[in-house]
Amino acid sequence: MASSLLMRLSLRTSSNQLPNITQRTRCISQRLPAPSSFAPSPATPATPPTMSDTTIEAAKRAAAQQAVRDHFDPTASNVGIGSGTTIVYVVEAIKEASTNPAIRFVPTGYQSRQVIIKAGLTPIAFDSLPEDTLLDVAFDGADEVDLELNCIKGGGACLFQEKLVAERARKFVCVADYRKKQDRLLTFWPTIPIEVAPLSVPTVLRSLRTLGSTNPKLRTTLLEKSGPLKTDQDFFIIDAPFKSLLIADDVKAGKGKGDGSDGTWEVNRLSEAIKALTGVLEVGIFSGLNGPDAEALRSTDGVRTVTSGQKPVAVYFGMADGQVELRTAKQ
Ligand SMILES: O=C[C@H](O)[C@H](O)[C@H](O)COP(=O)(O)O
Repeated sequence: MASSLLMRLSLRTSSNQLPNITQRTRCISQRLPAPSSFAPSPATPATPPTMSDTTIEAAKRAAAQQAVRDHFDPTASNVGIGSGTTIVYVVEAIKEASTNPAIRFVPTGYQSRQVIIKAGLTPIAFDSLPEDTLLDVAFDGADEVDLELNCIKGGGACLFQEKLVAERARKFVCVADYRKKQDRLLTFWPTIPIEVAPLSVPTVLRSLRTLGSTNPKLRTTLLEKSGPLKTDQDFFIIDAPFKSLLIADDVKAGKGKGDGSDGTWEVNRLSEAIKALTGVLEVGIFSGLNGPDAEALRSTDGVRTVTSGQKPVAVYFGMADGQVELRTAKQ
């Protein structure tokens, strides 16, 4: 439904504004160390990034500032705030742009709530929102984004609450650095994160192998004695590698069936297949409708739901050269 429109926005971030990168937080950093990020999948050889952490942090900040300039309305009522390291720059930019204490910020987990509080903004729990209320906008990071704006999320073990919040927003805006900008999912980011009930781990692992995942693994902590990593829901995360995923246009062009039967998976089909496994709470693929698509369905077809789309309307990529590139959904 959506494709990409690429714009280059000239924006430079001064390196003397960079944060102390040793203080970066990930979704789970308060409790557990992050998984190894950006290890290329053996099945999908890729060139690892050679840029420094400083360049990456500058890219995240530049993208966050542009995204907030374009999509944060200081008169908004409710704004969703995602998890990870990039969202810290989004909150920083919102704080600079907003003096309105009436705005309520909906976090997507423990780390997200801490970021909101530390910025002096007002958090409100997702389940305290009045049931017919949509968020004006939700901002979040991503681990990888394809040409149709499908995303992989959950690299920091946050995905369930992130999906709840994205689906509750009129529009979901994604912010990421250049490493996440790919044509297809699972090009550089190696696995699909999946949140599962602890009891179901062996069954889900077996089912994922049946679906074609080469070596799905339960995510552990660096401290072996601490056991598997636990999410904000006290569930576990399985990281499942698959071959690079097809987009809908690939299936239309005959590049594969996309239903797994010929070894190819299209993003939405794989997401549905994984979500259907008993024991899976949520899958870290954000695909399908975006907010405006869902709103159009509501108004034209009378679909009665406050659930919106889970795909972003726009993704801001901070590039290594200091510019920001934008991919937007096709109108
Ligand atoms: O689990 C974590 C979330 O999905 C993050 O939004 C995602 O991993 C991107 O995180 P970061 O901004 O740290 O790269």
